[in-house]
Amino acid sequence: MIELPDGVELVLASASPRRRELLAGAGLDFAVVPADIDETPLPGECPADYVARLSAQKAQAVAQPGQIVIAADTTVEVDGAILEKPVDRADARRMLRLLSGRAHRCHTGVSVRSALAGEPTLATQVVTTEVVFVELTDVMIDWYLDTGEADDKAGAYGIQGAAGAFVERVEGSVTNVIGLPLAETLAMLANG
Ligand SMILES: Cc1cn([C@H]2C[C@H](O)[C@@H](COP(=O)(O)OP(=O)(O)OP(=O)(O)O)O2)c(=O)[nH]c1=O
Repeated sequence: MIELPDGVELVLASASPRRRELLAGAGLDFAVVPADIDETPLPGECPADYVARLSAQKAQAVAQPGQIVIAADTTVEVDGAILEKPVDRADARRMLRLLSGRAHRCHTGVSVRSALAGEPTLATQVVTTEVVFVELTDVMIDWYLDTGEADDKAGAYGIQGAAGAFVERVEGSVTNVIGLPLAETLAMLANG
């Protein structure tokens, strides 16, 4: 789908299997080099600034000359609060109760760092998708938590799996919710 210059190595700076699958699904060949950075929000940092900062830091953390590096960070926002990955089952239950019967926003920051000739460039974009959940009963939440799908996902759900049943409506990019806004990422690569 996208032609990169000969000899350029494309790197995905991520441990997320979802990001890997999304990018591979677009027909790209790339290496995977997870970035290990501190993901603590800064005091008062808004969710969009937070995901932009983290995606840029992830890209910078693994970058080498001759590479184009893609990195992303996804967070769920409800009432201005950031929902990251749940720390345990009780935390996941708290998050799903917060999301029940209402709209929330998923923000993904995506960064493309290019170090081919001259000074490296870094482009970052934040994509936001609105997701509306049906009312979740305690039985639904417990059933979902038993699937184990909440554990490693921002907001304690994965729209691509069993939690798809919780979704009444999505406005915006679905791949953005899963962790990498594919159309926007490909456009950044094509323009970079
Ligand atoms: C909301 C939502 C999140 N997620 C996932 C995507 C991300 O993997 C995760 C958010 O955590 P991130 O911190 O963005 O990413 P990560 O730690 O999994 O991977 P890395 O930092 O190495 O790139 O939540 C889904 O898979 N589906 C969803 O519907």
